[in-house]
Amino acid sequence: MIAPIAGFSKLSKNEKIEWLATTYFQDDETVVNTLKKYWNSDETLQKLHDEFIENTISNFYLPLGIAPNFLINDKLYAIPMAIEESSVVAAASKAAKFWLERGGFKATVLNTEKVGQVHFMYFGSTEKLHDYFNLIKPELIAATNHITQNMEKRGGGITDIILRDKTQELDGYFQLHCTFETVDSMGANFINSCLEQFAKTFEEAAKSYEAFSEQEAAIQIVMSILSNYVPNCLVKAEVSCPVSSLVENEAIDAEEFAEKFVRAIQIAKIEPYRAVTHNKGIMNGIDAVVLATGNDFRAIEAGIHAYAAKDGQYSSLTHAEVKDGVFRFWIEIPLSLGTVGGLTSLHPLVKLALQLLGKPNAKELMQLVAVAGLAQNFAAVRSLTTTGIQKGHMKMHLVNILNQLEATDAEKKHFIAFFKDKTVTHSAVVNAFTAYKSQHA
Ligand SMILES: CC(C)(COP(=O)([O-])OP(=O)([O-])OC[C@H]1O[C@@H](n2cnc3c(N)ncnc32)[C@H](O)[C@@H]1OP(=O)([O-])[O-])[C@@H](O)C(=O)NCCC(=O)NCCSC(=O)C[C@@](C)(O)CC(=O)[O-]
Ligand SMILES: NC(=O)C1=CN([C@@H]2O[C@H](COP(=O)(O)OP(=O)(O)OC[C@H]3O[C@@H](n4cnc5c(N)ncnc54)[C@H](O)[C@@H]3O)[C@@H](O)[C@H]2O)C=CC1
Repeated sequence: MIAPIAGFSKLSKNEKIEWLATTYFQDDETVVNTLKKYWNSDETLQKLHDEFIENTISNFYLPLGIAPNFLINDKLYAIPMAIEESSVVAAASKAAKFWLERGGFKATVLNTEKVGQVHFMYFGSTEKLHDYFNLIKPELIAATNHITQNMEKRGGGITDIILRDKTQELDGYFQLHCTFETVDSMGANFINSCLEQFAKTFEEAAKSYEAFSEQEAAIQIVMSILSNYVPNCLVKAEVSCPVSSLVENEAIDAEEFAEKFVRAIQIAKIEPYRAVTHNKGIMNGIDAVVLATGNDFRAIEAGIHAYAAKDGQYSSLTHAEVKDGVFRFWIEIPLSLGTVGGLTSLHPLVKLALQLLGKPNAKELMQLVAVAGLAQNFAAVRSLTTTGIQKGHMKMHLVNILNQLEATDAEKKHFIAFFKDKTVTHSAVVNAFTAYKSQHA
């Protein structure tokens, strides 16, 4: 049986790898070689990456792809996407090219409010708590001056604090529900610092508030943390065109296609099994840009999925309609993004990605990310409602299957040509490849 290890974090990188190789891999040399193969030959760069997280032993590559031809608010972008799944970048590129010829994407930031909460327990008169809160509120804000002064100079800071009574849901539970403007940063650390200061002031001052009984004065702070649910940090992106120009070839009837497309969105609105996959397709685009621009995709994922369920049932993030002969397709999502802070000025590829996008501010990045999600969804739903998804997806995935079969470059070329007019499935590729190999043995 494998024994636990004490002090793993204190070992050097080489010692960590050695322990791993001897403990879990019977000293297999290839394990050490594989891990080291992914180290960067530039030691300074490697050290930078090592220090992003803890117990680093190697780097985990994701491909960085480019989806060109995105016309957004009349400006042309090439969008960087970091993702492991085949066909996503191709689909985004195809959708970008399609809408480029139809006026492009329009995107608008609706609002930028961030949220944080101090969760606390209080047992006593609710009226007295409200009086205490109203009295202490200016002091709560004043006590964070040292944290907020620079943010205020940028036009941000604390926008409000309200007291929320949650005792109907949990006995004794109240919140300081706080809102912030964090300008070009995602703001997690700024918000958390403010919240911890609020909590300290709120708890301390209660001890000497004369109207409180001894029990009431003993406010218990449970925790202080930002919320990744930001329903008032919203961006909208949309496309539209006459139904008649919605198809590229005459084999498909434009009106029929538009109707079927809208129907597909309606299904995703009312059927959660479909909505989850529908939104997964949207996140293909969103996560890839969020990652490439050094943002926190876990925060974005959590916030967006909560928004998708805001009306009580998990539903589509995109909407579509045909009205007066015009097809309209749009998305509205919460996005708390930063173009400063976090990894944005540290990771060389993130810096490059932001440079490629023209050094956007946070609002501009919100627009680009929302468009990537909308474009991705357009491509997927168009495929689903016309050819089916497998045709395009498997066309892109063919190389992965051939790589699994250890095909040579010449063999890959042969099979890409061979499958040009055939349906790609895993078994079809395996069968064709095996037959080819036995013929050429
Ligand atoms: C895959 C395509 C684009 C093929 O589409 P196609 O019509 O075979 O492509 P094409 O060869 O005619 O090329 C047209 C354009 O597509 C792009 N394109 C085409 N090929 C490439 C490539 N190799 N590399 C880069 N870009 C490519 C590119 O923009 C190209 O223009 P060009 O560059 O030649 O001027 C199309 O079938 C498609 O959009 N399919 C949708 C694929 C998709 O959504 N994939 C996501 C993964 S599946 C999933 O996770 C989500 C899902 C589907 O379940 C969500 C849901 O259910 O809603
Ligand atoms: N629940 C969550 O989502 C949590 C996320 N995080 C992590 O926190 C990081 C993001 O936090 P941040 O506070 O954004 O980053 P950060 O801690 O790097 O701070 C960014 C700072 O940049 C400064 N700044 C300079 N120019 C600015 C401008 N134009 N606008 C705004 N600020 C400007 C401000 O002082 C701001 O506080 C991410 O790495 C995220 O993964 C951390 C804790 C919890």
